Amino acid sequence: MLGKGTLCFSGLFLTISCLFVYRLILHPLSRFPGPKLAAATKWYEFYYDIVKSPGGQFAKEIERMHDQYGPIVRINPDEIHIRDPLWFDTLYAPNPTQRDKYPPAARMAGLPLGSHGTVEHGIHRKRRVANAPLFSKRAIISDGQNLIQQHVKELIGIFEEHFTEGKPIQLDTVLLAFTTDTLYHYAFDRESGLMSDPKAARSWRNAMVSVAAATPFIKQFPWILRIVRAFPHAVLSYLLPDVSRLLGVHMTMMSLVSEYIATRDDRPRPTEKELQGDSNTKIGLERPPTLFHSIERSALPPHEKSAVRLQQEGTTMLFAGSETTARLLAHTIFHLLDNPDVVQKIKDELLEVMGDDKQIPDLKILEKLPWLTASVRESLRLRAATTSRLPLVSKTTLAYKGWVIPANTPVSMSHPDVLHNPTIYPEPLKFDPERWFNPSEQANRSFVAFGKGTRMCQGMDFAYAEMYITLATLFLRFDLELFETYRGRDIDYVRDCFLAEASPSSQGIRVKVVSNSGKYIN
Ligand code: HEM
Repeated sequence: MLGKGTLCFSGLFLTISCLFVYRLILHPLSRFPGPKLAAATKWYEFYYDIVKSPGGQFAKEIERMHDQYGPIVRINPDEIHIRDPLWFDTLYAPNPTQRDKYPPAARMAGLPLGSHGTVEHGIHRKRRVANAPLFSKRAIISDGQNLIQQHVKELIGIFEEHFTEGKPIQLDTVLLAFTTDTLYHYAFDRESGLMSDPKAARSWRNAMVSVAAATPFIKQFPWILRIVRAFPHAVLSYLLPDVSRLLGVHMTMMSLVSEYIATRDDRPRPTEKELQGDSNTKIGLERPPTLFHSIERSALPPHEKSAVRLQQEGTTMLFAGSETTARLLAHTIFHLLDNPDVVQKIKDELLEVMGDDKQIPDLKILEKLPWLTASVRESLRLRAATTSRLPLVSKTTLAYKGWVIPANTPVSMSHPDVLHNPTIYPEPLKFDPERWFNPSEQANRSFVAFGKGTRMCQGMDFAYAEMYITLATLFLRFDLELFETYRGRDIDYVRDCFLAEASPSSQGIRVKVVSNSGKYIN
């Protein structure tokens, strides 16, 4: 007689064997190239992202798969990945092409009600439209740049303080405090006060490091966030400090929403004409004071304006818009200091447009400066900030070369495959701003640092404004040098935690102020 244990084990063995046979032989993706083990089980991905040191290694394993199997690969039982820059515009096509986000990818940040976490194409469009008035170029030119300058002045104060004390500046922390303060002010009309509180700034930085560390894990088990939310905060911070810090950010945003709801002005809703931004009506032109007002004034139905929806959109914005730009700024400063001739060219072109004026020029002028523009663009290309593949789902079949990808299959591509393609960008890992002086049409089309299509970055113009104004001011005002910062250890991408992460042994990006001109912005 067989024991119960043996029966259970045999049953399990049979079920798993049937599943493997289905996935490898009968599944609609069974003919696509790729490793059999990856096609059979998602534990393959788990191994590379969680077990293999230093974590977040599946993105690199996908590269290896392409080297072996070609441009189209089945990377797990359900998903196809394509490495071909010429196909990027097909997958990440603009509206009206309909693309849903693959639900496991959408759930990754635990914010399914925020625009970035929205699965369905139609709902995503409406949520984006509701946020748009805050992030329009016009709003950034009229309000954003003054506000950014205001916070850059504070940043100058921090640089001066470090100069006086002869201490290196930890750019990762200081610039994150700067981008968070600025975004808080712009999107929520509140002070987060991180730049004036170094301890709080370090703690926020640690929260971001924790979020990055937790990301590969949450990517594998997105349901974990729902379960841990039920834990008391004290228990959670003891058991899972990284996840607890992440949920702490969600809670802080909920307090902002509660404050907003308690004090909001319950004026009648604007008319349809006003909502559509008619040029003769005020509401369409006015920048809403906060993201919450922007959503409230939109044509979204009432359930889309609930407290939890506002909280999730607000948290999405905070995550999407603070660490990304801070990191980009820090990386650009690194590459510029590593190439002092480019710094000199940026200073020369700035001084030329300024003449006798002692103020940093308007954003519209900065955006026309060739060396500053090329350096920002080159840094964005080289950094390829989003290293995770970005899976979308098409409701109709997709064709790639001779392959027909069945409808509803998650298909992904990865930004570094495009931004570091050696045919489009020769010597792709070299910081070479000059490549943007006379770029090929393909080089321009393949500049996907902010994504493309319907899911493209919504804060791109805000990020550009922060980068232009900050870099111009810092390099005119100060002479800087790198402090114990090395490309291999502190800059290059080693782990994929949605964003590119450097080696765990990195000490961060640090600089010292060598001299302070005391000029330009007082
Ligand atoms: C240099 C800085 C930045 C880079 C490189 C960057 C890059 C990106 C990329 C690649 C995506 C697409 C991600 C995906 O498809 O999953 C994205 C989405 C997004 N970004 Fe950014 N971003 C930056 C700064 C910002 C800023 C400053 C904000 C807000 C103020 C912002 C807000 C967003 C939002 C809301 C989304 C989601 C868009 C959607 O799904 O509709 N980003 N960003």
